[in-house]
Amino acid sequence: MAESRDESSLVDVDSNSTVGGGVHDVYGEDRATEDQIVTPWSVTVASGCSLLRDPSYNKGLAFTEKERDTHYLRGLLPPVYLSQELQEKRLMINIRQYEAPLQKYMAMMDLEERNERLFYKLLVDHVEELLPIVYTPTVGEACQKYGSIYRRPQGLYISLKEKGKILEVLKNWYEKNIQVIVVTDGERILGLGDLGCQGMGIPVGKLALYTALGGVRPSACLPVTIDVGTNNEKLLNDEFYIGLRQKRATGQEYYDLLHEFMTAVKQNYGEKILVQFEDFANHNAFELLAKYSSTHLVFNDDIQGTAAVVLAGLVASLKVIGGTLADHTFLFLGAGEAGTGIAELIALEMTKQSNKLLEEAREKIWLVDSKGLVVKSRIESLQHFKKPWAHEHEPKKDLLDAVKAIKPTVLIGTSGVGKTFTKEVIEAVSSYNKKPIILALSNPTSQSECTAEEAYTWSQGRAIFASGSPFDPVTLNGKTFTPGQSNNAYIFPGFGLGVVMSGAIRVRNEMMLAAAEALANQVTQEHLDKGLIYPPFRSIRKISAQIAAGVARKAYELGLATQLPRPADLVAFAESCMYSPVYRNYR
Ligand SMILES: O=C([O-])CC(=O)C(=O)O
Ligand SMILES: [Mg+2]
Repeated sequence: MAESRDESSLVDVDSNSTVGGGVHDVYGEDRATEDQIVTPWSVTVASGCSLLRDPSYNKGLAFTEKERDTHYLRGLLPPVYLSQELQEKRLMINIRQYEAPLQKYMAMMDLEERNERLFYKLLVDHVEELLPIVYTPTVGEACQKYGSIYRRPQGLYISLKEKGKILEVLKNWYEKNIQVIVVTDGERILGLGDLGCQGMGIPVGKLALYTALGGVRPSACLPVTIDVGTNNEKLLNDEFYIGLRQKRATGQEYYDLLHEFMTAVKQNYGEKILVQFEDFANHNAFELLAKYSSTHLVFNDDIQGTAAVVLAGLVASLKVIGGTLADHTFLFLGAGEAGTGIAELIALEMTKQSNKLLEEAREKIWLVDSKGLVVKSRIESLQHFKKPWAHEHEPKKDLLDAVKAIKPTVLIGTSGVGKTFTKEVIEAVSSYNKKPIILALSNPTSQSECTAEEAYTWSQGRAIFASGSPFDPVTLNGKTFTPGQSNNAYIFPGFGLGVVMSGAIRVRNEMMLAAAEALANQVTQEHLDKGLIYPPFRSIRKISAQIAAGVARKAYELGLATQLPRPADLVAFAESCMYSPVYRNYR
């Protein structure tokens, strides 16, 4: 089939595949003949019980008298009318009564399943309180226990059993107009390692943020988990594990399944579907990104999203400590996706600011991995993504030795291993820096390289500190320090909105730089005076609109945007595109 189509040929996964789509045949239905399988789907007006059970339309006790008449709800609800505001107040009281974060998580997930708009109303209005529940750190614990707390699928599960049928699986999903997919294979969930199929919590959480923080409609978001097995023995022996009970498929088998998925996605949803790769292991993440970035609208959040948020924080902190990026020396603990991704974006921005060559810019950036400082003499045995960072230097066996030798002004932890910024390490960076920048980015909180309290205490209150997972403010000798949260949650929701609203067909690093610059521009002197290098999440929807506008502007400049003509005021356009969780009135 599709014998003579070009690169955008969408159906070459398997030449025996029985389903296909013509040029404009988004759902493959025109091509379907008698022996081909299609999903019969229909549109009906929800009423009565089915309306109450439909989370996208249910309003609980907020149905008006008129709606109760016209939608056959009489008697199905108690007589009272409760406004959305009162419902919100009641639910926040309930959620605050749970002590364990996981209970709060489950209460939130139940709410999402019952009443989607109310779920998003809570999340939007109480973002700082609820982000640590639906996102890191609690989502990490939820993934670890996902089998035990499992209630409903929440996203699409594509396992090796679905090989050869992935297009049909996509058609099984109940929403048709998908704009954003977040996909994981569960192999490196936060810093928690291989959680197999239970990684589903991550795409679900990320997409909840696309809606709450970035305003992408919930019906346009599709969480996907690819299950090729797990090497996590504990899960394999867990009677409640929800995934395939086998070791991970690798090599050709793995890449074939991923290729079938990527092909089916484009076939089913077209060119403008945004695919966010999330929490893949290093050994697949770089390869998948390189392979699909020329044919699909894709980015890797752990490589590129994290890079943009860190770059934004660094650009903002330069306003406090002075100098340009090129005046600083960067040392990373962790040379995987986040470490090398951030390093590359910093180097790119340096070349933009200072006419340096990329090679020269890279010389200011050093990485430490599990074998010590990444240096030239190790080049033969280094994975390819580390090679650009192997500079001339004598070997150093660990982080402390590397800090003493390199004397970084900026120390960044991206190794996924907790407690690695020890007292000695932080004292060492603080010994020659007036204001060391210390970023402990690994998630969840248990994997953070150090706590906020440790960073402030061991640097005698001089560190500019931010972390991947949130920490409470710390009071030291009567002075209160508020740590920032350097998490890609600042970037991907607004980035996604910008891509979707401009109809961009590819992601370029320049668009990531634009996102980082837009975020950095939202940091005011007032924030910096408080030691914050990011604006508070409280204003995230405004920030996301700015990021979206910056990303869209760049997409138009690069000729990658298809939403034409270009709206004159991109910020206003972004705001007008954003989903609001306020209840709608029904006819
Ligand atoms: O999910 C988060 O909080 C940030 C992230 O991408 C990761 O740690 O893998
Ligand atoms: Mg991630």
